[in-house]
Amino acid sequence: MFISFENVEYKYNETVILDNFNIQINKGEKIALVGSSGEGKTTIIRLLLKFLTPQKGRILIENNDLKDIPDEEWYRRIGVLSQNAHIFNRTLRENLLIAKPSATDKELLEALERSGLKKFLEKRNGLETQLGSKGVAISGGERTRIALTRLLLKDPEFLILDEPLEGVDKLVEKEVIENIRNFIKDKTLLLISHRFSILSLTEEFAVLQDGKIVEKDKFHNFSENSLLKKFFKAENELTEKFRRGKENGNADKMDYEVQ
Ligand SMILES: Nc1ncnc2c1ncn2[C@@H]1O[C@H](COP(=O)(O)OP(=O)(O)OP(=O)(O)O)[C@@H](O)[C@H]1O
Repeated sequence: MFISFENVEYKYNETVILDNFNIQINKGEKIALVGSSGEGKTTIIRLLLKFLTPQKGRILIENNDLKDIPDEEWYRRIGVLSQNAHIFNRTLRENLLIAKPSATDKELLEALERSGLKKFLEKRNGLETQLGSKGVAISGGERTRIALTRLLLKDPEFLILDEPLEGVDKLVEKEVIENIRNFIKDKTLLLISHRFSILSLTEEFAVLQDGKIVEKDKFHNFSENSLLKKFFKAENELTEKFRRGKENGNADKMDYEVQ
């Protein structure tokens, strides 16, 4: 067992978010965590990052309590891709070297390409591109992909991908997914996403509801009445509604409805 949450409770003030929460992730396992907004997915990530500590229960990493693992060691082993990666007021090169100070330009460029940033490099000033508030404005999707480049360079054994395709456009989505697929082969992965395309990266799904994992299995074992399938159907219907809206020229209205 690589990671094990044992009867973890977490509450913000008096509001219980995780209640006797249990999940086990084996080494090399890739698992998607699915749940409605506000169910506590980000809270689980914050606990794994040691930003929060369980009020009850414990989190074990290979039988050691996470709270006893030195921060320096744990932050070397874990890598997180989220939408709010920090971009420093430095060049692109410097923004990447924090993930791997010894990386050569060739390695940086390769990792950037694998993250779908080839066009960005060509349009801008390559590795010399100045980022942050003093530099060029970057989009949300570019920020996510810079974070992905850092992750590829850092190469940690345990990965958390939190909506990794946020802002990544459809033109490069497939390529980015394939690169992530190659990258995660020998890693342990916790994935949080609403996009179906990326959920194909995992076999195992866990559904979070009311502070607990209520369903956990391989995708093909879920029944049509399962929460997971219902969740997928609801997402599908929204996507379909949105597509039809666009075809009928009601894109703006449908955009609004989808949100
Ligand atoms: N610092 C905080 N103080 C009080 N309540 C909080 C705090 N952070 C989160 N919450 C609440 O805890 C619940 C779980 O939040 P969390 O961010 O973990 O959900 P989530 O599943 O990640 O949601 P989403 O899918 O929308 O990102 C929510 O109801 C949220 O409002």
